[in-house]
Amino acid sequence: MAGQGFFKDILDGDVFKYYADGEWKVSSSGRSVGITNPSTLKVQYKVQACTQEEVNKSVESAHAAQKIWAKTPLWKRAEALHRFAGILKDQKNPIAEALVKEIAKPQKDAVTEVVRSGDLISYSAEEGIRILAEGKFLVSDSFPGNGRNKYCLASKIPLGVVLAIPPFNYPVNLAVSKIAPALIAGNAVILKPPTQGAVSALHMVHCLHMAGFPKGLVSAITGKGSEIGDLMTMHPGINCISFTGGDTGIAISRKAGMVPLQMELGGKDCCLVLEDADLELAANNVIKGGYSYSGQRCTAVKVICVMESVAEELVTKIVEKMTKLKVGMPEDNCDITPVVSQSSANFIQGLVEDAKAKKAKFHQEWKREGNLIWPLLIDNVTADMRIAWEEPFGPVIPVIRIKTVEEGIHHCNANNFGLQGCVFTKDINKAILISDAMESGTIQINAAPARGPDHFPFQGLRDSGIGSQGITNSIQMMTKTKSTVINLPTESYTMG
Ligand SMILES: NC(=O)C1=CN([C@@H]2O[C@H](COP(=O)(O)OP(=O)(O)OC[C@H]3O[C@@H](n4cnc5c(N)ncnc54)[C@H](OP(=O)(O)O)[C@@H]3O)[C@@H](O)[C@H]2O)C=CC1
Ligand SMILES: O=C(O)[C@H](O)COP(=O)(O)O
Repeated sequence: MAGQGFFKDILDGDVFKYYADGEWKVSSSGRSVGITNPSTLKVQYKVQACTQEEVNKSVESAHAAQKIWAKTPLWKRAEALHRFAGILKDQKNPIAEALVKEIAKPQKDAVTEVVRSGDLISYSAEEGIRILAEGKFLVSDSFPGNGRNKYCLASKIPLGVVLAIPPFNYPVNLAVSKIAPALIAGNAVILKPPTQGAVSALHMVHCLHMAGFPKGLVSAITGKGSEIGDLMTMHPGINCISFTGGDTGIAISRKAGMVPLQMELGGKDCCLVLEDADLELAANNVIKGGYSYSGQRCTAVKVICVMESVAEELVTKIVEKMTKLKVGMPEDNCDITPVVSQSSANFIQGLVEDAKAKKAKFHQEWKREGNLIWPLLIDNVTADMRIAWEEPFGPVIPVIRIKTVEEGIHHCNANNFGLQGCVFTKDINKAILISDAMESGTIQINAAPARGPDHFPFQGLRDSGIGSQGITNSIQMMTKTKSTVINLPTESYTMG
């Protein structure tokens, strides 16, 4: 049960506490935020609605703790992260239960998210030791007009306080994908968990607490993003914002001050299927890459552009495999579970109704019970339909039949997103040329889009993001460069 046993300190009555100054606390607001279970549509958990004062205090404490942490040897920072990773993996089951209840993530996927997060933390620790141990040594005479009388020592130093804002669909993994790189780089972290996903995130933070980090180094401030989000993203004490989510990120980018931004936003990941594709492979990847977690992944297949000569065969294979998808509750490890909220389900329904009104071909009947939406493959989609362009974040995939590869590339590049895409073909040369032409952060060849494994660079172009995630790139972007120049009295050349 959430908030029991190992986690008993994080619950106050029926409201989960927030975490600051190394302690679990009750907000002075006296208010809480309910978290609705997407499966039951009933309030499952409550978290504190923190105040502006509590935000300010946590930022202040973070700066104080960061000064101590920045003077902690790299190997000690890594040791603390390894402890954190071990505790997290030991506690995978109760954390997975919270994921099941608050975001309807299938049980098996929930456990996988926690274990994957532990691995991400450990990898960050080791990668940080390697890349942060190296600086740069420059001599002046490499620039015209200079003799060798200046040595420059350049090193990577922490930014200060990193604001980490993950989305609902990976509230543990996309939190630690920000927290672990930030910490190994010597920063402090303020975590603003997604409201739906907050309890899973707070359980993860308790594992961090038990690993023994300096008090105040990490805080977890709960409350609706719409209420306290701007307070945090525009706070003068924040030195970096790492955000994953939807269009909210674009708004934040416009409001944030002079701070480095790491933005991972939405996607309309295009699956391009060529005439020589292995159609069985393509169909299997559409099923796994398009419908897992009910399509609520930024990297899900969001539109299929298939050459019309093979379209019928591909669609037949996909439709047949869709009949094997289990639809139901996350506790039963179903493949298709309720989407995260009624508003999300309504949005998806709107896209489907628009496609229907514009004469798209449906291979299944539309069916919805509460937030549970049965998977759909919507065929003969045309550019006038919303679903050709918008991100459903649900178990519905449009199929556009194309006459030329260029049509598919054009469709991929014509929307504002540029997260990921994939191409199925046996011709690797053609695949490389198509990958080069598709204006997305990552193109998968003969597999569905995916962020993992978590050490791969992961970036969105255009409205899909700013900067790059993936462990190494996250560590790099959560540091800045400091130069120390030694001025010698005369030129000096080290002799052999
Ligand atoms: N590129 C990627 O890796 C990913 C992209 N996404 C995209 O995110 C969307 C779905 O995720 P979802 O969580 O709903 O995204 P949202 O953008 O609604 O929320 C993301 C996070 O931002 C917080 N937030 C909301 N308003 C503000 C604000 N004004 N200031 C600061 N923070 C705020 C939310 O808190 P609260 O919950 O309290 O509102 C949540 O923690 C989809 O578009 C999906 O494509 C999702 C996952 C990964
Ligand atoms: O936010 C998301 O949807 C994740 O970045 C997807 O991660 P995955 O592709 O590894 O499931």
